Amino acid sequence: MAAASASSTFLSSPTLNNSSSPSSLSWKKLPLSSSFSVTVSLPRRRRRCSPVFVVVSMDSKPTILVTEKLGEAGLNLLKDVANVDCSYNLSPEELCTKISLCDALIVRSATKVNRDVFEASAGRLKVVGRAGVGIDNVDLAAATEHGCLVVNAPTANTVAAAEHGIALLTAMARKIAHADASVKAGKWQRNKYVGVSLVGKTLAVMGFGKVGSEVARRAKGLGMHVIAHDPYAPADRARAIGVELVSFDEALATADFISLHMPLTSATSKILNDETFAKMKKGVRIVNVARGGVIDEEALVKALNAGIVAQAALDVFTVEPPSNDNKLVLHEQVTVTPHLGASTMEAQEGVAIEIAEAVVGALNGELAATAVNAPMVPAEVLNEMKPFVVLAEKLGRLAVQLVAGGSGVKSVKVTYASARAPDDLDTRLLRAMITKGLIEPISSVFINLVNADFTAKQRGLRIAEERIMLDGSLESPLVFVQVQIANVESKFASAISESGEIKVEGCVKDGIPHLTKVGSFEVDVSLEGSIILCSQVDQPGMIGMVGSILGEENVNVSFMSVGRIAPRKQAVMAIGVDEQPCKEALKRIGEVPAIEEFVFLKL
Ligand SMILES: NC(=O)C1=CN([C@@H]2O[C@H](COP(=O)(O)OP(=O)(O)OC[C@H]3O[C@@H](n4cnc5c(N)ncnc54)[C@H](O)[C@@H]3O)[C@@H](O)[C@H]2O)C=CC1
Ligand SMILES: O=C(O)C(=O)COP(=O)(O)O
Repeated sequence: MAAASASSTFLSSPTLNNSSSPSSLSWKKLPLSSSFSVTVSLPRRRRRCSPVFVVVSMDSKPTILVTEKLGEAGLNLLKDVANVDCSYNLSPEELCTKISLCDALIVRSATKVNRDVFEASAGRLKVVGRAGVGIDNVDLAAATEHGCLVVNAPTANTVAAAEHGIALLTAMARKIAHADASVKAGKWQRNKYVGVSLVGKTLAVMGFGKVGSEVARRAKGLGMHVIAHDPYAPADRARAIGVELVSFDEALATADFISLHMPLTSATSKILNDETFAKMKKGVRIVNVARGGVIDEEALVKALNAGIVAQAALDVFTVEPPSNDNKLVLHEQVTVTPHLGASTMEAQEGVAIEIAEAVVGALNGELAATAVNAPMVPAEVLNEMKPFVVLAEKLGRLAVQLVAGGSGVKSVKVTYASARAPDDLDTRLLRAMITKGLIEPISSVFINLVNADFTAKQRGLRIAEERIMLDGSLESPLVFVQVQIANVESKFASAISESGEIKVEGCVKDGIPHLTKVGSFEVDVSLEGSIILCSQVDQPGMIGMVGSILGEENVNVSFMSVGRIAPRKQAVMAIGVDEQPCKEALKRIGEVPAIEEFVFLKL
């Protein structure tokens, strides 16, 4: 901040007529150009903190809809904090009807959470929990647009899926399912069910992520030569378990067995098709425990019939459940299971707990570590940033309320001042909260970290960010945050800075956000409750006069501060109030002859 250059002047002692007496009275000269401030702090009544995902009011229990079977331990966690509605096998219409009464939805792979669901929720649905890995059944774009956080449970079923992959691999190679059915049908066909050996064969793992690498590890234990294709996997991780990463074409051309473990995305959809089957070794065997959609099922039928693919083992299908006449299900060389990869007792308990904790955390306003459509902010960063998150939202709220009706807010500049290196500051959280503060008071849109950037862009709101480095303590992530709105008029002219923008600035003191600047005036008022800003010619008795009016109207004052250009010149008085003053009180303040303009700002 700029260095002080003003002479020492103290304001006259304020006379207050208020229901609470001051707990501390501090006279302060602020080191800013030619501006002074006096601060009267009153006892803090309450601390309000705005979580990143404000979901449900504390007075009511949230309602969580669970549409597919979830492990008991997870359900119990949910029941501790919410009304839990377990409704399985809902039709799409039934889901849309129910969802408008729900704050969170927990699904597995069978429930299609499409745009209709988010639209039907009319903004109430705040979290979708996917009790598993694949989120291809959730419309992430629609979720983001509706400010709905999507979380998944990415780790608890990894081993189950890998074990199922190995089970299918071995069962397919030794024709276990068919042989079993044959014996049960009273036959004893030992020559018909001769299998193939795995040892020494090449297995191509397509998608070397959590499941793929566990499959690779196990296949090596079976004596297989394992290669993998994954454009994004680090080679050293593969090397560490003795797996060579190869190109897609090389994997196809050299594999005796191919096991699929990539997510279903637009890039992987039908990645095995006529063209790619043609590149495979004749007699290749395919396992799919990933998603049905990564295989062109028609093409696989053709490849099986042509003998390019000798056998396939499929846990997943493009449409689930597959139709009764699905050619793959009925094919003699195909072994099938009904999407059982994650279905072990252990995995389901683990997944249920993982997703319940993520959903409950998100409902409590915490950022989830398994957020799929929001940046993940490490817990320690979040902890440190919490008061600044509140500050950011409140500065946004204040700034937008200072804009005169009719001026469209399009251009906002945010300045973050910190003693730390600019790279140390991840501003996504703060930017989202400033956006929330700027947009929520003037619209019915609910904004959080998920949809902040999307909503700002949609409304043509441009937020430019600047980081400035100051000398100071490295202990706090920020010294101050400043929000400026350009090209608008203000309903409180004193909020316009010398350069013509509405300007508000704040910092955090003892964990509490404070407003420290309005336009060119230095003030100091804690951002709790609401604020009245008055502009007047500096003179004795002003604080007392306004304080008296508020006291008479039973409005509790929490903070008062005056910033002025110079003694007896233009001044801005900021008054923190716990209650909203009635119209009469505001009218009386406006009638104080020395007050030139005033504005009531709701935080
Ligand atoms: N059948 C079942 O019940 C289960 C199925 N799954 C499915 O298994 C798949 C893998 O799950 P995880 O290993 O947990 O996920 P992951 O995210 O840990 O691994 C996926 C890997 O695929 C890679 N990948 C992405 N695009 C690729 C491409 N074009 N070619 C090759 N690799 C590509 C990624 O780089 C990543 O390493 C997912 O589709 C998931 O939905 C997972 C659990 C149970
Ligand atoms: O986790 C995954 O991706 C799965 O496919 C598991 O699906 P499920 O939860 O068993 O319907």
